[in-house]
Amino acid sequence: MTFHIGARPGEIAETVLLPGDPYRARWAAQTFLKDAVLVNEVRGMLGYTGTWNGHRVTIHGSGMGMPSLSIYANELIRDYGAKTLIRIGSAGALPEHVKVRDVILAQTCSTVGSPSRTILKELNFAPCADFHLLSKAYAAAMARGTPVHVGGIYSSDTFYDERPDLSEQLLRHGCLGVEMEAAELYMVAARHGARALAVLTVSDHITTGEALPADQRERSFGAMVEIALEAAFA
Ligand SMILES: O=P(O)(O)O[C@H]1O[C@H](CO)[C@@H](O)[C@H]1O
Ligand SMILES: O=c1cc[nH]c(=O)[nH]1
Repeated sequence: MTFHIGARPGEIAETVLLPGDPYRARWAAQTFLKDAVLVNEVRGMLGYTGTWNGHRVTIHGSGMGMPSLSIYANELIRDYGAKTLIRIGSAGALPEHVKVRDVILAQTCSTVGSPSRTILKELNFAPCADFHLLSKAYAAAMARGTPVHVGGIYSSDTFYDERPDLSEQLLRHGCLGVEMEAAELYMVAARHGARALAVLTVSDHITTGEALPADQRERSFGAMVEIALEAAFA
């Protein structure tokens, strides 16, 4: 047990999928894993371990925002030995060619700040995805025929952003979408020698204003879960 995870030693798999929403963790575990068992519910942050195609997998909520994800990623890697961590999250799209329900594979993540900035100080470290996971996820998405985009995203500290100028600059620089956790996941994983990737489904469009309702954000993002699982074990 750790401060925030009640699982016993051995109950967390080496491969962990991390949705922000603990109910998405429950839905994904019940939908995609065999023999899924609840291994954590401290603070309502649900985590399940089961198998997918014979491989042990944990699906565990990360909460919203980089400080929350940082807690879970640190404990999963350092205390439970997680080696492959794949965020399965929702994101807002920026360019018009990226559509609602498309999948974004985050090759790099820009930030204004993150918990890891306190360690990196003046260094503008460039958080990037594990290349093997990224290339396998891309191949899995192409094989399924899922519309997929690979490139830079922005990991924000604010959902209710009041900086339209920032969105303009991100768009100008080819940024595909906005979410709130991937950069810190990449930095924590890099620090501890683990592999990380963020597979994101576009839940809303920052430029056009289109948006999916909450129940669909919780339960309808199956393609990204399967892409993440296929990438993890390819
Ligand atoms: O759907 P999840 O994985 O939580 O991801 C996105 O949704 C939340 C904001 O609504 C933030 O956590 C953001 O990163
Ligand atoms: O962080 C997020 C997630 C989904 N949509 C957004 O606009 N921002």
